[in-house]
Amino acid sequence: MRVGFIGYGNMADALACGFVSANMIKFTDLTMCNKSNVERREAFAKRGGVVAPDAVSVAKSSDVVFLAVKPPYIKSVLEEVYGGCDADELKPKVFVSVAAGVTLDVMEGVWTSKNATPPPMVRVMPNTPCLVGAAASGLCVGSTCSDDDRNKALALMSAVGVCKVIMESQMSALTGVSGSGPAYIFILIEAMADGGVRAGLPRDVALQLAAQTFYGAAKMVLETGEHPGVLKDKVCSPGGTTITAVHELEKAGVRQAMMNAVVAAAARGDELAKLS
Ligand SMILES: NC(=O)C1=CN([C@@H]2O[C@H](COP(=O)(O)OP(=O)(O)OC[C@H]3O[C@@H](n4cnc5c(N)ncnc54)[C@H](OP(=O)(O)O)[C@@H]3O)[C@@H](O)[C@H]2O)C=CC1
Ligand SMILES: O=C(O)[C@@H]1CCC=N1
Repeated sequence: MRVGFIGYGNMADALACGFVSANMIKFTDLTMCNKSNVERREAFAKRGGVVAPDAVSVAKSSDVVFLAVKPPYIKSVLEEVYGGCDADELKPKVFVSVAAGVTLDVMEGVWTSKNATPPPMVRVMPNTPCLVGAAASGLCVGSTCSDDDRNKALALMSAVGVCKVIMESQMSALTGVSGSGPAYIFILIEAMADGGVRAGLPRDVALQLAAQTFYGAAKMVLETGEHPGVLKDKVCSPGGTTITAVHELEKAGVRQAMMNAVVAAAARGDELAKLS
């Protein structure tokens, strides 16, 4: 299977390196194009990947074609593909957009507005931990996508983490939780490490312990199946250190802040959908 990337920035690189680390493909099976970043192209070619001149070349030479440009450019790169490839050539391929907010209807509209049948399309919302095999992704499929087509995308995304098949109407909510989510957690890890430094730990020790604490707590939620509230209660000794810290977090409105963050990201996803 050859995998292509139209647009090769942070997300595409995390996906490509994740697929290779998971042994789903070899780097030599990858093709990419970007707009102008020569350093990215050189690094990609150095690892054995094929650097293509444009979106049409990526589409022609790949079985699964990731669309990994910013949301406002999805439609224009698909217009390029429509203009440069005939329908029969595209039918056996699967186009996988990772763009926030751009609906399947908008992507398929590039073909349907010209009375043409769109190629199989999938919308995925991945997150950057796919780089280390720990993605939390969701996908939904377009009107011409067969089970085989969907399974190709699902196999790739499942190789680099967890991938849920969801309804397209849930895609913005998923973006608010897991697509954008790593950024919230990186901030919290950094803040927890800062607290450790303030309390007297060396920076490297504080950072490693903060990250490991997030990792361990997440692993416990996933592996014990216990409600996070129950697990939290088991850490809080009466009159102890933890409940004293939890009181500070509650005073600062940390739950409300996290819920608001997720809802704001989801709302922005819906706004982007209207703009595309
Ligand atoms: N970053 C993340 O954590 C996540 C991102 N996404 C989605 O992934 C997509 C990409 O985001 P991200 O990787 O962060 O963005 P980047 O800005 O890092 O990457 C965008 C890429 O698109 C390229 N590009 C722009 N215009 C064209 C064009 N006309 N033809 C070919 N390539 C083009 C850029 O080229 P050049 O570098 O040369 O300018 C760059 O390689 C977005 O749609 C975003 O919504 C989804 C989930 C998570
Ligand atoms: O910030 C963004 O818009 C993209 C989509 C999800 C994560 N990054």
